[in-house]
Amino acid sequence: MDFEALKKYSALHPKPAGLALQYGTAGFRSKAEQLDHVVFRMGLLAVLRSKAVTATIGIMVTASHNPEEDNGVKLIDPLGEMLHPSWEEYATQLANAEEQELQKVITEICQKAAVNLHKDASVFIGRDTRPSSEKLSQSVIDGIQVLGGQYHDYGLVTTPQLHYMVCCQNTQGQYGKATLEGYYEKLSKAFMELIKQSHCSGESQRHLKIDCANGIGALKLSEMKPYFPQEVAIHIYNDGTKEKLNHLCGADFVKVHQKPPGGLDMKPNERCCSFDGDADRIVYYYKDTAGHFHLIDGDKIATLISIFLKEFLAKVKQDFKLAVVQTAYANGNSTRYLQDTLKVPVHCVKTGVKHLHHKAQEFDVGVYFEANGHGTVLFSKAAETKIRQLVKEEKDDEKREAAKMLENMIDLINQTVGDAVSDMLVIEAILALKGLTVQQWDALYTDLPNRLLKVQVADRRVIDTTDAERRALTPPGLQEKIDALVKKYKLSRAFVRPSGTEDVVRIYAEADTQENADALAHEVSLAVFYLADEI
Ligand SMILES: CC(=O)N[C@H]1[C@@H](OP(=O)(O)O)O[C@H](CO)[C@@H](O)[C@@H]1O
Ligand SMILES: [Mg+2]
Repeated sequence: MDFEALKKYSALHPKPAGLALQYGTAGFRSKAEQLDHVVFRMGLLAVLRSKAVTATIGIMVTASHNPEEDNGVKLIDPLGEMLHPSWEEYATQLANAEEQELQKVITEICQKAAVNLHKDASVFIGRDTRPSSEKLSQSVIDGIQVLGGQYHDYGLVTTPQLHYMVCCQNTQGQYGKATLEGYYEKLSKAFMELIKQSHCSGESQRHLKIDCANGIGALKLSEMKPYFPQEVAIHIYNDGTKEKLNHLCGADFVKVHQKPPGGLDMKPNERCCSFDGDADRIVYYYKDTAGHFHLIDGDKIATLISIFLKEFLAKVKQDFKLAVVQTAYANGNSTRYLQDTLKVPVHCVKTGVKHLHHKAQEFDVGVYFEANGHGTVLFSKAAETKIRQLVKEEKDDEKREAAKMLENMIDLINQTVGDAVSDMLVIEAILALKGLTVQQWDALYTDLPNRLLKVQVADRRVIDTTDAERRALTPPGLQEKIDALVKKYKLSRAFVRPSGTEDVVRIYAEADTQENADALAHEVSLAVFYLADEI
């Protein structure tokens, strides 16, 4: 390793003194001007990771749903998964190393992770539409080059597109072609195969209004449009030409505020959806004739997909194990509906896609969604192989047709990570195939009224949790207080946890009425405020 060159280049990307950041729920996130040294060093780390696993690694510059002034960076592992947790720690150490320690920290990582520096390294880079992203991705390239890695810069792509590219590359094309064209072709072909079999898509059923959060989703959807036949009537709003990224729009805004985004005029009963800033999340919604807003979040998306998969998995008669993975933020009524009505097992894990993804890998078919709309479906290798084999060899028509349906679903779903574009197509296909309107989908169950709040405390790390974040271990007395508050209301539940992406503590509450959910969330936030700051 050329430590002289490293020293020289690192000096061009200096770390602000005293700044310490952590590789959180979704990589590093901060104000863009604080991140130059971090992205340079993540370029270095991506090279080391690539050498360690002898595969292409991805690196995405984005801060997803955060304000436009923020930015962030996350690494993508060989099969398109999130970076392995053991390396998150290395990422934090490297990002926080003072200039003079850099060489030592890199050497330590190489020793601990048995990195063979003589191996080749290959890194795929992508970025979102933030004004700061282009310069930051140049700094990533500096980091990669100083350690002699090869790179391919995909430029503007959605986060899930980059995950897809990495997976394609490392499976030697088995997952698809590692180009944008390959992505569009794979998804549009599977989608068209699926909707061929739908009988009931009237003119009004085909229209979908999409709020793209003024982000990358708008660009990529426009690029994809020519791949669809004209009947697919997609209308793009908040395309980034007029307003700021994520400002009063996007999936996170709609979910948190439980109201429609700005910039999208919604007529009664029209099916609409919102992507987030890097297009890895999606939520649906509509306004009824009385003007009431109805949110269809990740839980209801998981439910719709599960209904569909359960039906077709039963038809192929293979005894595949289907399960749904949620987090504590899942609406209580979604969990009840899935378990009690649909009879699908549900598992609860910690917040963050990596935890959901990991759990979902345990099943033949694992559906995972965060309530905020980030999720996908994973098929085990064995299940996928069997389904493809049935399509080719099964003599029984009904079974073979069902297998074909599942095979197209497998190809339409981005199994590497939640993907707003792919999820949207999955949902549109299911609605068309089942002849469901957005209202019928919404009516599967009624969400319990809920409220998500955040409070700022001196140090959010004083809150430690257990039981998939549903109970607080510290500060002392907090859980007892929450238990007492929860008892005051019907059908109630509340929990708190430190955010992994913002300097806040998140509070979630649900109860029988909106007033009660609001009151409970407010009371719990006061308890957090007093008890956390007393330490
Ligand atoms: C309540 C909530 O929506 N939390 C989000 C948010 O994480 P926090 O750790 O809560 O800040 O951002 C994550 C990354 O996008 C996402 O995975 C997660 O679901
Ligand atoms: Mg996102």
